[in-house]
Amino acid sequence: MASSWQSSALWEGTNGSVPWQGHNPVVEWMARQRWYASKGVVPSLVEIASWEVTGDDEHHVVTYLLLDRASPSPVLYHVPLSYRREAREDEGLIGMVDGWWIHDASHDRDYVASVLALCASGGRVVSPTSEVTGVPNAGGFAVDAASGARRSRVLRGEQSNTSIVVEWDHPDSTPVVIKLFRTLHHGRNPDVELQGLLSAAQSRSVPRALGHVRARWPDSGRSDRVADGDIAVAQEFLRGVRDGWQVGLEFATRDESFAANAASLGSLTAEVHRVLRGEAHHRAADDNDVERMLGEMRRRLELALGAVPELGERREELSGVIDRAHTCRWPELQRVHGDLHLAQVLDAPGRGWVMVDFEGEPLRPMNQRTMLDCPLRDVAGMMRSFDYIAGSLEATMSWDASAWAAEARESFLDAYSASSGLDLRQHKPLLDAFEIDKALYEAVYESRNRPEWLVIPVRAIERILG
Ligand SMILES: Nc1ncnc2c1ncn2[C@@H]1O[C@H](COP(=O)(O)OP(=O)(O)O)[C@@H](O)[C@H]1O
Ligand SMILES: O=P(O)(O)O[C@H]1O[C@H](CO)[C@@H](O[C@H]2O[C@H](CO)[C@@H](O)[C@H](O)[C@H]2O)[C@H](O)[C@H]1O
Repeated sequence: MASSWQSSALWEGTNGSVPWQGHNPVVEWMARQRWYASKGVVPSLVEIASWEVTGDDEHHVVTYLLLDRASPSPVLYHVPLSYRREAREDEGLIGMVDGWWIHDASHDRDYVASVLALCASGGRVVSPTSEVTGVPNAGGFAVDAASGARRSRVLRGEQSNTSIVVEWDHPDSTPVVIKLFRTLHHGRNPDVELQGLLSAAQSRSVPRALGHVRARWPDSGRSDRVADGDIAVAQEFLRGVRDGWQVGLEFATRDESFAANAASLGSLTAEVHRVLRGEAHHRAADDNDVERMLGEMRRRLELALGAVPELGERREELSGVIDRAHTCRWPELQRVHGDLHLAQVLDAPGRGWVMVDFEGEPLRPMNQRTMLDCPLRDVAGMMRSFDYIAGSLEATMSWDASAWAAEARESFLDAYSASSGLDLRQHKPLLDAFEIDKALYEAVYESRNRPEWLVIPVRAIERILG
């Protein structure tokens, strides 16, 4: 929406505004972001909603919800921008339009303060196109959001979203990490929902939840023409953590056994599953559930065959692994992590392993990610991740860490079975199907995001098929 201080609309708007005709730096910047899903195309944006977060003569912060029509199925992006009269190189500078320097607002102190206040204390922001509500987490922890003494920084690294760490001057105050969901969907985001359930149950397996922000925006595809979804979440930031990928890689390159850590991760996964069974619905899998999940696996197989034609030669064998899962005994269905891998577990000093990022696989439709699921999906995710360490060492250093990975896998399976009471050895064919399914997902993911790593899941598929 073009407001009085901003004479040109940056994109096509619902109010018929004429978009900026010149070079649009925001579009180019978006196309380069890791969170931009349609790699290699120019975003074609329509503004669905916007609200002004803060503003004065020299500085405005506006959050935009932008629908990108450049991909086969449109994606709605969450894009907060700050406008300044002066450029600030260290504040996510994007470029200039119409006399205003535009920045990525995740680097903007006032923007971060407003999101933090919504998560910590609640509140509502209403605009002609949206309604935004802060929801503090009952039983979480408290921060003094009004205190101005804080620093914030955007986390670097490969992320599907954008995380901002807020630190306080007082050493006893709990630092916070705010995650801005970049791709928005109607309905609860499982990261908010599951992390909130675990945190409310006082589980030590996840960081404590502070709160979240949800929004309502126009959606012409829905019968009530309104969508309602989560746009940000905040939790305690654990200082000095190292993620399981970094730790595992170091152990593997030293050829040091990872068995004890893998056993702890098996117990952690069983514990998270146990709490989620207690806090959310669970039930026996019926024929419809099995058909639905196998149908999803077959669709993912087709997608992978399209993205990675070299897998075509193994089509029959891949289908066979999925078909065999039909006759297996399935464990009870429940809510699960959904994209469990070594970068989603953090080794926190004095606390041990904790699990983060319950959003599920970014390439999987959101309605599937919020359904009851099979706990073997998470087990298969970790199996693949130990194997990924070996695969990456093989690909980059021609180093054979297959025995290292095999020991870690066995150790994880034993500990999970012992802690959960679910004997995974009895479920081998079903676990094989989930592992193949995950490797096919990875092949699509790598072909889109890291083509140089495509070899890792492809070689793994060859190995699993024998
Ligand atoms: N509570 C936390 N404390 C410390 N670091 C965290 C915390 N949550 C996330 N991180 C770090 O941020 C990274 C990205 O977070 P994640 O939730 O996985 O984001 P995304 O959904 O964008 O992948 C994690 O791998 C971890 O290194
Ligand atoms: O962005 P997310 O963390 O939600 O997950 C996606 O990206 C992951 C890579 O960053 C990808 O994980 C794959 O690579 C990992 C090593 O970088 C490896 O540990 C995982 O086992 C492997 O699946 C994940 O699949 C994808 O959803």
